[in-house]
Amino acid sequence: MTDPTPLQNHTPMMRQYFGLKEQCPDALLFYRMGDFYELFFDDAEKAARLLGITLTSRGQSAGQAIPMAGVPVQSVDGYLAKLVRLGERVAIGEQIGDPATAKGPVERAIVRVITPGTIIDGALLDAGQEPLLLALCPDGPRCGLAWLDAAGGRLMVSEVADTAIADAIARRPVAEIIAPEDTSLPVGIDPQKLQLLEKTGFQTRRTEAVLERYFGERLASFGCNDWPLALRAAAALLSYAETQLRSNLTQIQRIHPERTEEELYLDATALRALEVVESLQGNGPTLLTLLQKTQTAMGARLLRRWLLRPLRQGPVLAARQEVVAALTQGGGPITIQKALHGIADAERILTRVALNRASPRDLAQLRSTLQALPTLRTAVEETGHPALTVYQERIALFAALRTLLEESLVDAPPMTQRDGGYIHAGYDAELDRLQQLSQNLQEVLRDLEQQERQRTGIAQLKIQFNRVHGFYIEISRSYQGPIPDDYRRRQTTKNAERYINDALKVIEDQALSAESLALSRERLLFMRILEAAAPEVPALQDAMTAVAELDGLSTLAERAITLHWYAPHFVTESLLHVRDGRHPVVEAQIGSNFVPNDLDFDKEQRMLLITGPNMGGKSTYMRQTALIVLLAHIGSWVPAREAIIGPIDQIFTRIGAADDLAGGRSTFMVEMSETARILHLATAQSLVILDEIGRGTATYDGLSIAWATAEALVERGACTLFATHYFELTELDLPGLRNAHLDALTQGDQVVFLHRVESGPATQSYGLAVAKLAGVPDSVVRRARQRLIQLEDIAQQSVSNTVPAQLPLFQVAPHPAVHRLSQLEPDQLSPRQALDLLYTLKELAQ
Ligand SMILES: Nc1ncnc2c1ncn2[C@@H]1O[C@H](COP(=O)(O)OP(=O)(O)OP(=O)(O)O)[C@@H](O)[C@H]1O
Repeated sequence: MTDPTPLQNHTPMMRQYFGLKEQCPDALLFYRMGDFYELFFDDAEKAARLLGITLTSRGQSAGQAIPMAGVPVQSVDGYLAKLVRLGERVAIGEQIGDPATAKGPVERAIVRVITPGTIIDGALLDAGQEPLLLALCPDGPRCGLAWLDAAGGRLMVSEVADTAIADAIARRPVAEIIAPEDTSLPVGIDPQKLQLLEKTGFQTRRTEAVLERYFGERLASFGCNDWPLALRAAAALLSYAETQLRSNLTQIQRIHPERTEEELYLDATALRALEVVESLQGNGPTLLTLLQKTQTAMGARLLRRWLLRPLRQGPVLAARQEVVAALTQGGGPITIQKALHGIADAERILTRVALNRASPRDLAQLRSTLQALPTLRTAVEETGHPALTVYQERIALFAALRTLLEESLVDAPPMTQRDGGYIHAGYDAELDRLQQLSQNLQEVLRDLEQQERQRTGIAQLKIQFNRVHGFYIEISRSYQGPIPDDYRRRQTTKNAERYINDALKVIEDQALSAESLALSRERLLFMRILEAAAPEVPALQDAMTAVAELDGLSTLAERAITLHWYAPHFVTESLLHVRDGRHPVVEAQIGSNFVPNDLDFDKEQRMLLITGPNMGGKSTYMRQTALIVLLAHIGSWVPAREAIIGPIDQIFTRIGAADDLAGGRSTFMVEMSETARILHLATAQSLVILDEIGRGTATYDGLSIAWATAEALVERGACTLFATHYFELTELDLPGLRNAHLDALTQGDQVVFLHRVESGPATQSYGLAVAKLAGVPDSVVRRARQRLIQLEDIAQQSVSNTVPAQLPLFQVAPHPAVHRLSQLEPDQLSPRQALDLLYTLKELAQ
């Protein structure tokens, strides 16, 4: 705040406001006033700036005008969504008292605080995203981590070395982080996301009580008792989320431990470089967009989670593979995918049911989900495949709840409970009676109008009502006669006088109270439906997990069929064989022009040193290998006619150059830190992709670093794909290293890329041809060619003048004029072409 004036000088309402504001000093307080949420003082100024709403002022309190900005209650969701996206926290201060009976301001309370990591409202969440709340519990060299997907009802934990915290944070879409007060975040993590909390919330005594309350005896069965720090983080996370949501998190039923030894680990750098879920260009295609043919939002998010956390060989992966294989047979995925239509984002709806925050529309969507389940179960049954039997069992039908929802709710209920109209006629006799009363009103009014006309003899008399002025008897000014004694004036308009009498007042009271009684009756019935649904939530959550899996797996089967992918084979020997491998995303862009390539790593052969022209396809080839391996490890089929894959523990990449100016690291520094990380962490079971390392510094430095890195990795035995423009490296003679190159042809001045991986090193560099292709002006390319020849001469001389060179740095292609001569076919040339060529040769020789 904002306002140093002593509290007693303020109006009672402002005093109430300050009381609420004190409870949430770092959130924007939305203070409910009738049909608006108002913000005051600094909050008003900030909201006006962030939301583009008008900043006004409200009367005076303590002799000062109060800055104020407001948003209508009806459209609050859009504003909240925007603020939360900007990383703001918003406290909702609702009227909880009855304005009719309140002395002074109506009682208000903060009913919840919406923070970026604790959103559960459908309107504020993007269906495809999962904003997570992360808690860190560091202790010496270890750190416990817990992630909460509040809307999806999932809690995951892990425990890592303190050096791995940054990576653990960066691998997931974390919206908000909490940690004990003296924690400092690793470099590169946005400090705006961090909330530092009192240490006591992370201490064992406090955290044990929370875990006991949530899970009791079941805690031991989750398999994370050996991770005390992770459990402390989980408990701190639950307490924090409870405070924000002002509710127990009944949607959280268990803790999922995430062990790195079970997953094929891709660090944040690899996920980014391989464009798994995000494109380097912002909204370009990714592996996820290629796979995104799921039918439900739950399936879409699950597929994304699978991609972010692929699994090593093991029973879970084998089970997924078996289902995908089963679904690729017969009508397979199409029947399942059709049956998934009509299934809503029930996972999130169930969270709102558990927290008593579901809307009438939420329940209608739950109803259509339950209605779709029998068809889905039949579709699964009809596949007749034993691998799918388990899904028949997991998809329970919840017949009683379905009937309740069918009987109680109208077909298309409104978004909110505010104006009623969501309970089905015939479901509750009392509600029907009350609704009848207010609906019959027109008839009752017509009868009364008739009676009054007869009784008073005033033919122009009309009885009407509107929301503002209530019920009235209107007599036009054209009537000049006497007004009955029992008529009391209510309002004067231009053309008429409006009255009320006792008979009409009775009807008005009955109508208004019938309407409000009907509204409360509807609310009560709705609450009872929610109460009936709540105990089913855990079982419904399990069923929805099964539905999401079926969606994910049938999508993988559909993709396998449509994109002509094949089942990979896992083996226990240390090898990686790929026949006719393709890059799925590049292929989706260029179609059948894509040239498939093979790859062979085995016990003896562990490194492939790849040379070839720029644009030749080196990066594509290396990335496709990583993507094939990744796809295989989520249970998918792969874009390769054959893929035989031994155990792989991690995929590392060092691709391209990107500055990290915000983190204070230059391109070369980023490149070297990534290389250092690989050299520290890669094992004999890792797949390593190195694209041109050492290029960001002086030639000799870079070359030596690349050289030493290659040697170290060969020694380590990691399967390494190493692309380089340093031809000198092709002379490395190490056991396990093989040279390969991407093929290209020159036709005249033009270079044609064949995109085929061939054995042996490249024999030629095409840099100038590619520069020309890219539109570098001819004059500059010509000049570059002259310069190149001079440099090559100098290098050649220095080579012959010195000791036999270990690094024949510039001893490469023949002189361009000689090269050109060696290629020409004199018999094929017309006299005109021969003359042109002579001029070209002369130019090259200069
Ligand atoms: N196997 C292939 N079949 C067809 N087109 C391909 C193939 N591989 C690559 N390409 C095309 O060539 C373009 C360049 O490929 P890529 O980036 O892999 O080349 P590069 O050799 O790594 O180049 P640089 O050395 O400049 O980084 C791709 O964008 C793609 O359009």
